Amino acid sequence: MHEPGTLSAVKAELEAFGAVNDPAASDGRERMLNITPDTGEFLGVLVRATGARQILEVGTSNGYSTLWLAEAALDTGGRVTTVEWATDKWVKAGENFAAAGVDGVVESLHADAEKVLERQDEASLELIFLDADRARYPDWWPMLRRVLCPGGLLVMDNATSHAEEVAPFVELVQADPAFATSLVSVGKGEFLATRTAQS
Ligand SMILES: C[S@@+](CC[C@H](N)C(=O)[O-])C[C@H]1O[C@@H](n2cnc3c(N)ncnc32)[C@H](O)[C@@H]1O
Repeated sequence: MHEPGTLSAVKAELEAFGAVNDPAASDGRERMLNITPDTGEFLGVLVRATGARQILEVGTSNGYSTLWLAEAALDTGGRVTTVEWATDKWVKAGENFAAAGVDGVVESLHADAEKVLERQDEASLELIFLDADRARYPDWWPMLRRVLCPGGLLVMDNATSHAEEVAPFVELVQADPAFATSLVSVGKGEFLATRTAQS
């Protein structure tokens, strides 16, 4: 059962953990690399404003961003599927979803995101949050565009923090006539793309 105070407390706990853990981690894989809290608020507004119910997150880490998406999905009557391939992070995320009381609206997959995208039905997703292996985004674009429904929204994190790295992907999406895009200066930079046509 979801209690708003509990969810907020788990979010605050993960923010505090990330602030201490990430700068001290010697191995990059030990970092949680969570979105910023204002990005979480922004995602929450996007989910609620679009009424998104079928939501996919690529890159769970310990589930911090998922909590923001799940909180909003509770308001839209939606569900969040989130994908993480690192076992330790996937386990931790599952514990955090249970502690926050959102495990009923979150499907947490332990998998390579590419496999999940491959088997996802065409035009079945209303919102996708992309926060994983940036080098693979261009290869994933045909699958991402296939699974987004008309009017669906793609949100990519790190658009300004790693602008050079994501440039090939951003250029691909911007060149696609079926999508309208925008770069938003919140957190590490959010690149938004919405499907305007069925092409
Ligand atoms: C930036 S972190 C995600 C942070 C999370 N969205 C948050 O804000 O709390 C990226 C995560 O994506 C995972 N990842 C990277 N490539 C992946 C792939 N191909 N499939 C599944 N997970 C992947 C990494 O293990 C890492 O935990």
